[in-house]
Amino acid sequence: MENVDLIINARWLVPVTEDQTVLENHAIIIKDARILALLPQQQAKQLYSANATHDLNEHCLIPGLINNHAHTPMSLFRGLADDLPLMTWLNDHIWPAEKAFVSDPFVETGSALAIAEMIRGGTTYFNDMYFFPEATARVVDTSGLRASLGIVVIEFPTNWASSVEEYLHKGHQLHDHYRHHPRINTIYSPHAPYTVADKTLEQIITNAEEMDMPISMHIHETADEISQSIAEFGVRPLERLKQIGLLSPRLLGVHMTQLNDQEITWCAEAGVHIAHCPESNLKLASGFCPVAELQKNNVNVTIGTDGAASNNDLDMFAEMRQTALLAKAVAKDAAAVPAHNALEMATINAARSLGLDQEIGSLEVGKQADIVAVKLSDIETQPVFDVVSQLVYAASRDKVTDVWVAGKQLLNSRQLTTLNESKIIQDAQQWAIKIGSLGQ
Ligand SMILES: CSC[C@H]1O[C@@H](n2cnc3c(O)ncnc32)[C@H](O)[C@@H]1O
Ligand SMILES: [Zn+2]
Repeated sequence: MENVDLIINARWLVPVTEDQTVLENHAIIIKDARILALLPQQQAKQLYSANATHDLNEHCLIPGLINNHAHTPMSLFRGLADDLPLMTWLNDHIWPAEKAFVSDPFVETGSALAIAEMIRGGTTYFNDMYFFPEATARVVDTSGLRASLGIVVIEFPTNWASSVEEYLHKGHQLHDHYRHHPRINTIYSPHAPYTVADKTLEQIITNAEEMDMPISMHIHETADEISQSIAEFGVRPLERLKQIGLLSPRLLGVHMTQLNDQEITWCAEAGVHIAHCPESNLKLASGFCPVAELQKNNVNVTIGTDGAASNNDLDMFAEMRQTALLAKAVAKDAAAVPAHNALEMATINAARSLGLDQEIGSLEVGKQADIVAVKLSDIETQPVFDVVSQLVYAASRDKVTDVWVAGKQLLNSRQLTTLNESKIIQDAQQWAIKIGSLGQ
């Protein structure tokens, strides 16, 4: 009998593989942070002994969810400026608030608040774009979560950096510092076509190719962005980015609500990935990403929350449901984005977009043990005819009971194991007093 670190017995297990299998009464065996085996519980009992065993016989196990676009420290601005369109929200509220408050301690507290929220909602990886990423990195390190942290660039001075050179220099310092970290990656994150110049984008493309890194950018978020680009450059943003050479499998285009047929073809031909942010797009009335049309053209579409100031939560269960529902309305097709597809978008598709699909994004032998347990025996999720349908259309994040990353338990019966919940709430409330007092 082989001794392993952990055995989790579960009523259902959805590995998120191409065959769309759902396993019943199986065990997942974990050793040295990875999945060693998936097999029927009876067989597992005969073959393995474990240092710890969990019996989750009312639960479904899924791969950890990947939030593929976030600004985690903005959790401290949750509810600060609601019901506004993007550019009013940014110019008149968010950028002034960032100028007044964003600092290393702000980012540390905001990241902790966001990471605690994400763990409690079954997210095990997030792709972040924000200032002072070294403060976010410290929280990622102590929390046990995984993340891609942005090497952010925006063509105006902020509290974080005052020139393109300084943004890149600080981002590269972050990259060097964490290059061997098992759970922290970096990603070039130029803000948007309307805030980053051609020359800077060309430099980022060269760097990303040399360092074999992905690039994430807000693109075609609103109709105003398109008309502004036509007025300034004579072309729509995506055509400008195509001319610069940005369209490639390295690129993760965030939002992409304004896409014509020609642009969908360009994305497909270049292998561009997309981070769809349904709730942020709805709240800012930005537009609708043509998810079903993109998928028909074999474009890889993933899901993100955006920041908590434009959402106003970091709830990947809600985003999966919105993705499935909105896609049907936009495509006028009830068969668009069925439940398993929404779950793929929040897991394996996102892993693929970041070049991490050999490591995370599904529950398969050899992959990292990033696992989420969802309780399906409560009133709200009964009866269970189709477990994946239940996860996407009926369950919510508060049904997440346990979360493991690299085999380490970060949530145990809804209790955080690596973060101090009451301190995070206290710190966030202290920041709210400061932020609120400026607004009065
Ligand atoms: C360069 S750090 C990130 C920068 O982006 C701002 N931001 C947050 N949400 C959005 C969005 O939906 N579109 C564009 N920009 C956004 C954030 O406030 C930071 O300044
Ligand atoms: Zn964003």
